[in-house]
Amino acid sequence: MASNGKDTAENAAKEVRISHTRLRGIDVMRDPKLNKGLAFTLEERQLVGIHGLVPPCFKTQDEQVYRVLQNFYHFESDLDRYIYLIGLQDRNEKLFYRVLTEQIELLMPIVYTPTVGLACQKYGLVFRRPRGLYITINDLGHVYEILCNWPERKISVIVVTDGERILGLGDLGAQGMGIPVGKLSLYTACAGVDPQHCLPIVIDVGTDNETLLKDPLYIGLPQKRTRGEKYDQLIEEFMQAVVKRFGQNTLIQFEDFGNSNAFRFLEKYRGQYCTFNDDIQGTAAVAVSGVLASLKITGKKLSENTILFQGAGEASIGIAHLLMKAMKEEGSSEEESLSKLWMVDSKGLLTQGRPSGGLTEHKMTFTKKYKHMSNLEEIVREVKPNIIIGAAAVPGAFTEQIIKDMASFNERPVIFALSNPTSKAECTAEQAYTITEGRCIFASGSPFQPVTVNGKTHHPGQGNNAYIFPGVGLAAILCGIRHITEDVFLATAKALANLVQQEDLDSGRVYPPLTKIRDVSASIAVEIAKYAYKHNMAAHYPEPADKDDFIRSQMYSTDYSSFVPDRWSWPKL
Ligand SMILES: NC(=O)C1=CN([C@@H]2O[C@H](COP(=O)(O)OP(=O)(O)OC[C@H]3O[C@@H](n4cnc5c(N)ncnc54)[C@H](OP(=O)(O)O)[C@@H]3O)[C@@H](O)[C@H]2O)C=CC1
Ligand SMILES: CC(=O)C(=O)O
Ligand SMILES: [Mg+2]
Repeated sequence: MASNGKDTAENAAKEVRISHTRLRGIDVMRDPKLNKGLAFTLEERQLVGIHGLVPPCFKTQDEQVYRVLQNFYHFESDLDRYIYLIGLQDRNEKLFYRVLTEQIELLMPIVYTPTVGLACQKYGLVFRRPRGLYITINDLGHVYEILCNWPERKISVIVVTDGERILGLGDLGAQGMGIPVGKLSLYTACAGVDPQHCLPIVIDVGTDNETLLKDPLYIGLPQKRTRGEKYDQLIEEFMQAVVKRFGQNTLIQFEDFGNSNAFRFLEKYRGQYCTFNDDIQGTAAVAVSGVLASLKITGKKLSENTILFQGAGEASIGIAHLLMKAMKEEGSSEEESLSKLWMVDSKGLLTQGRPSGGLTEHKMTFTKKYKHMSNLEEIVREVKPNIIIGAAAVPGAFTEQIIKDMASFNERPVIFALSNPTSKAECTAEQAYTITEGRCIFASGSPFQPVTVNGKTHHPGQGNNAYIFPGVGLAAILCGIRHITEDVFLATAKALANLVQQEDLDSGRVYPPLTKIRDVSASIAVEIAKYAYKHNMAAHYPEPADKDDFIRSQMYSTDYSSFVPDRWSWPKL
């Protein structure tokens, strides 16, 4: 963890971190949790019986970090870098997390968006050894037994997908496994959740992706998606089996489910389990945080903004509901708030009784009594938003004309291109900054390089739920929060916005830099912990007096442990 300069329990524990294992010889090196590469001391090599199996040199973890980075730079493609890093995770877990934590800006775009999207598309090719659990529709009635096959007994957080909407890339079936794997890597790198307590899961009910079904390398069930009652039964059995196997405090994060299932399962399970939907709720919190931080630049009240969404799906609907909640806190009525929120889906502006139809229950809330329009450029000219948010996976949707118009209505237009991966972004950072002559407040779901306009360099912030779920999850796990309410996500959005410094705003960012994300996640967790104990939502007692110290002391350390003789497993001499 990033040192906060305090003499925390974690810092004290570092001095005496000890590994006990009954494994001996080559098995120690083959266990990624125990393997220290070339960092085993001579004594340890003799103790666990690997002397001679490791080259006769001794390298600290720092020295091994150097080797990892040399390898990383040696590869020419990001997919090869992804394969290399996953290989490292499989071989030497502490080293993997050490490098990922220290080089988060460099490596997050590989283990997460955008490269993880490509890795999922090519998962059949990338596949080396399995990571995570695969539960298929054929396992109905046996889900608990499959969970019991997982080698760890204590699981604190599960990220589960059925692969139907992987980033903005559509249905990737079981190959969506890259997403739970990547998200959970961030739980550890960004929030210090012990990787041993994390479990990535794919629910494989088939795929409707014809290309994958024809692909000999596809790793999932080669069949069309099972839908309806049988699918719901599998999810229900899965939820119950998780609690039976790992306990009711296990956090279950739904990720990249298709639209209607995502909303259905959130409604169904939010009051029964410790669960949230990252695409609806995590995204809502990160976007609302970005909007709140932008107010420090524009000097406006939240409710003084007109906000237009391109897309009316999980992300947009989630963001809009949380914005309404924030506006209500600011003093606006529901009617006033709704009048500020405009949405466009694949059939155009959400208007009451529009001829093109397609208005689901979730969209109905945001329909306007207004003439129907379907062209985004015309809608922008008509609505004149201050803030435009893209989450429809339509690349280039924010055209030059739209960006120009945003800059003509607003001194500081807010432009969030949230769709992932980079290939699906509504516009690039370069387009946004150059067309607005550096005046826009820009954020994007996937990272963009800094852009210099008229001699000023702008560092675009990454408006990605990665700023939210690790901290929320850490707090939920440590405090035993049974149900994660919308209020928690609003508190998280505010906490994150409060962490944005003037220097961030000056450099064009409405988020703290990624380099601080571990500290940011810890601070978010502390705020949620305070909130949870104050509102009787925490099940773990006694309540920690110093929550900051408590949270930080529980975070996973990437330092190698020392091996000492295990007195139970060694024969007496
Ligand atoms: N930055 C972040 O942290 C996050 C980013 N995202 C990204 O947001 C994108 C959308 O995700 P999500 O909301 O979950 O997906 P959904 O499938 O739930 O929603 C997509 C929405 O886009 C709309 N849409 C599709 N084509 C068009 C079009 N041509 N014009 C206008 N709207 C269109 C759809 O319309 P219709 O309803 O008519 O089908 C739907 O409302 C993805 O790229 C995803 O990666 C998602 C979560 C987090
Ligand atoms: C970031 C994320 O969760 C998504 O794009 O789906
Ligand atoms: Mg997602």
